[in-house]
Amino acid sequence: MSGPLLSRKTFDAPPPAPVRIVHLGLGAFHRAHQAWYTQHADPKGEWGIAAFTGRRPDAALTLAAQDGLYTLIERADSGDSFEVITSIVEANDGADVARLLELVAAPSTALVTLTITEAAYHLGADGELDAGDPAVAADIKLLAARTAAGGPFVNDDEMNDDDVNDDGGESRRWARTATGRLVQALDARRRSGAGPIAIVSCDNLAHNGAAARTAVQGLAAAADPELTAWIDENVSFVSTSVDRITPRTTDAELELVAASSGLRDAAPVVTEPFRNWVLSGDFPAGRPEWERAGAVFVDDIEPFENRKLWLLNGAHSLLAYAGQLRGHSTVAQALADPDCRAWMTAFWDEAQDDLPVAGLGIPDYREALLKRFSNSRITHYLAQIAMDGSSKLRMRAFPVLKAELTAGRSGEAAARMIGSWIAFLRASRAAGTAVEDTKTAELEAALALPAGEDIGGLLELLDPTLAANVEVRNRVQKLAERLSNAVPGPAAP
Ligand SMILES: NC(=O)c1ccc[n+]([C@@H]2O[C@H](COP(=O)([O-])OP(=O)(O)OC[C@H]3O[C@@H](n4cnc5c(N)ncnc54)[C@H](O)[C@@H]3O)[C@@H](O)[C@H]2O)c1
Ligand SMILES: O=P(O)(O)OC[C@@H](O)[C@@H](O)[C@H](O)[C@H](O)CO
Repeated sequence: MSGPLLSRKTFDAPPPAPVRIVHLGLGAFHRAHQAWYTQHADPKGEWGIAAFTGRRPDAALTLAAQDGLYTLIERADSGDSFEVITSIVEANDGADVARLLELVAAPSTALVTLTITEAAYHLGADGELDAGDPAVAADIKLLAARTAAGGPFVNDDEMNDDDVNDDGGESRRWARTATGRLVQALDARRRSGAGPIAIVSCDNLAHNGAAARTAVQGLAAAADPELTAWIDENVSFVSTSVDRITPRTTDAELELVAASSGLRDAAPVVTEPFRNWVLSGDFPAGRPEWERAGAVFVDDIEPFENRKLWLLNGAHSLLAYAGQLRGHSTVAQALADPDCRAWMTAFWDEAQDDLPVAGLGIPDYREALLKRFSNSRITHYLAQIAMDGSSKLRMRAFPVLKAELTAGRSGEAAARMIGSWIAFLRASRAAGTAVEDTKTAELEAALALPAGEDIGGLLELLDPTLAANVEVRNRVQKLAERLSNAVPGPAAP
């Protein structure tokens, strides 16, 4: 690649908008979705985004060198179109918690958006904060110790101290989890008197607003009862259903952008033309007019969430496990396999019976999904979708299985999704391939149980009630065995 680096100067971009949105989880999806919506809803440049990475500084360093600018490649079946996105005005390393606190404590900041992945909420099978998770336990200890010391857990001197993170010892002052850092930031806002704020979860979780509230309040309770009361009164947890298929960027896209614009861009994002954003909740400090860009605000979000999480994400997870077991590596390849497609259709039929009939346009939605999944120019690796199955299947398979059982039906297609996950885990273990999941240790312990018992152990991790149901266990076992002969497909690059 040659040519000057993309920046506000080389692109001749408008001056950066003032920061009014703070974002946690500077991944590809945020850049394809919320940053796009904000750019298209804000003609006067009033809503700048300050985004923080989650676990590594890399994306922040790359984007900061480009003043936050990057190219969004919209990839249709018929070709690509390119747009430079300028709504991110600050790209920060997530470890720079001092900057996070400073921004969230500012009265000009109106909302915090999140794309930190499902697993980062650290919720257990009962939907409550998983206090036994080592990262959560460490943050609870840290927050409690600060309260016990009798003072604010962040004071002004510390705010100006460069020694931010993370010697792993008792001197640590910043939380490690994204939600723990958010709790510290909300405490800074409370102390600054900056007033109410909205937290907007954009992760693929059912009731994601309530999930964010549970995660934040669970940690805040360890910090200070006054803080939990302040959060109750001043923080609005907005629920959203977010949709835009955005796979990981590859090196080929870097070359493509350089060839099209003459500018070097080390952080392009590829996405599909389709996009959808449904939101429900209050914005006490204001928000961009995202509806200008097509976002929809509703009172009851649950049917929209379930339509998307079951039909799109559920189908994705089924294809991810069953497809890899049958040797496929992308969504489009798996969909072209008649068996995978039949299993997906059966799952859609089941899920559809458990969704409201009115107002959701399910037949059109399914039709559109088939087209989106078959877009073979979007290389969406099944291995990427397969990650963190222990969190994702709770939202994608179990609610449908439960609804089917309640209706007196077998839930065979949803059980097949769980069976394919288990067959995939077993095959990965047999092949010595690491499974990418935040609960790897627990999964490995369950998989090490004698054949047959492992099913109970794995189901227990996801949903203890269903794990106790012998009929469900037997069904899942049978379906897993049918898929067990294959080996996992190639990993995503
Ligand atoms: N990619 C999509 O098509 C898509 C569509 C809808 C919703 N989403 C939601 O967005 C999330 C992120 O997707 P992406 O494509 O941007 O992924 P990505 O891998 O590009 O980025 C993930 C971001 O989350 C951070 N992160 C990961 N684990 C974390 C943890 N345990 N704690 C804190 N931060 C953590 C990473 O550092 C990174 O900033 C998904 O998990 C999903 O919930 C994605
Ligand atoms: O992003 P994840 O890891 O929650 O799930 C993988 C895919 O199912 C997901 O990214 C979809 O492509 C997306 O939700 C479409 O809007």
